[in-house]
Amino acid sequence: MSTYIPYVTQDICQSKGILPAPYRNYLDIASPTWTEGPLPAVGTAPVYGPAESQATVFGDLRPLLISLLDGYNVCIMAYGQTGSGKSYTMLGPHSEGDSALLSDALEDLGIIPRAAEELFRLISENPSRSPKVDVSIVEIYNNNIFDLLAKDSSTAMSGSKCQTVTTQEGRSEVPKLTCRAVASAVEFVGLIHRGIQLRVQHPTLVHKNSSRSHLIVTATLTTASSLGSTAPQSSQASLQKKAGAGNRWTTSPRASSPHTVPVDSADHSGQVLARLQLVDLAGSECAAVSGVTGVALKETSFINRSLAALADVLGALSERCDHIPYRNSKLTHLLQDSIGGDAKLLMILCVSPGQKHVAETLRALKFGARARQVERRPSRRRPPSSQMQKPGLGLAGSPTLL
Ligand SMILES: Nc1ncnc2c1ncn2[C@@H]1O[C@H](COP(=O)(O)OP(=O)(O)OP(=O)(O)O)[C@@H](O)[C@H]1O
Repeated sequence: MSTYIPYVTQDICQSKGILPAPYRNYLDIASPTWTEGPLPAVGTAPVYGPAESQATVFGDLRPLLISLLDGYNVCIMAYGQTGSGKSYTMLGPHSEGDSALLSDALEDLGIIPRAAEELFRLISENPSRSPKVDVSIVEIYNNNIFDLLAKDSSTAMSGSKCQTVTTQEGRSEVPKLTCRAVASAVEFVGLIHRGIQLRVQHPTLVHKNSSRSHLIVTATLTTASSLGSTAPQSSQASLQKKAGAGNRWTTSPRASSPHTVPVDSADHSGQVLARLQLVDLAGSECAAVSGVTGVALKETSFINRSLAALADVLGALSERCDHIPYRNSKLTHLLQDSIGGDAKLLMILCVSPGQKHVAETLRALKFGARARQVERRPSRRRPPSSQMQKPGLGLAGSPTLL
């Protein structure tokens, strides 16, 4: 697993005497101590400072999108304390007029919209392969899963509640989850805009736009010939035209809904090539610092418990325990296949600049160290044309982390 540590500032590190020159460097996450050195090696991870652009961060993880099209499951997850920049890293900044929307500024776009664009760019490079892309968006709020695409955002306060089940083959699935076929990055991002408007936010003393839920965006790539209910492939060009391909990131969910066709995941009869999961976790939080009470305090308790469950799962995986406690939380149950299955998993640690956040920063680094100890083995390759899997079946895979 590669672990990125964005937004560590000089003041925090120099005050701890742990930041060498040059400023951008690599962190030995197992210690954790800072080491000077030109290249990341085993046990080290790239670190990004506050001045680093979103494009640079995405540039480093772009190869994962190539892996996706080569048939690997991929999961990219942002972890860190509240207000440390997880949503900024994964989605981009909030829109100034409406904190539930993303800013339109292209240079600030986060990993999710950039991944959508890169995915369709790579697909367009190889039309003979051209998989269909189905997107689902869920949030886990107070240990309940909500389908954020199940209802129209104008009529629903929140998406509809779902359950995770473990299939006979041992994979986790959310039955009847709404999946929407998208034929372009514009459509993909349009769905994200629509879904995140339903995501629960509450102001806290630490962060006025604090996300109170875990957001999980899943893109399932399926062989083109297998999905009878998705938009016909020949319509892709016209759909892109209608959605405004020249104005890629400015699609507003309020302007027009994306040209997508709903697909019930249970109806998939084709072959899944690979799955991309993009996860913006809710922030770990000390209730005394964030000043939460009432409903927000209850949310904090659920958030911290689910993050503790995630740490427990990573601990059990790293110690090769017989029992991995995936079912202790909806978060770990839902992400079971990505955390302990055959996915390439990239964990991004976000830490807040400033001396007062040192304790939380060190806690986040310890979490990263634990994740790092999970045994890594080469991912099992699934050639797109020969060894495809049925949805929900999967190949028997040993835990494989990047
Ligand atoms: N690298 C950055 N450059 C500029 N602004 C940033 C950066 N990182 C974070 N921010 C800003 O800091 C604020 C908090 O960031 P963000 O909403 O991403 O935090 P978070 O970790 O997702 O918090 P929470 O867990 O409470 O939802 C936002 O206004 C965001 O735009």
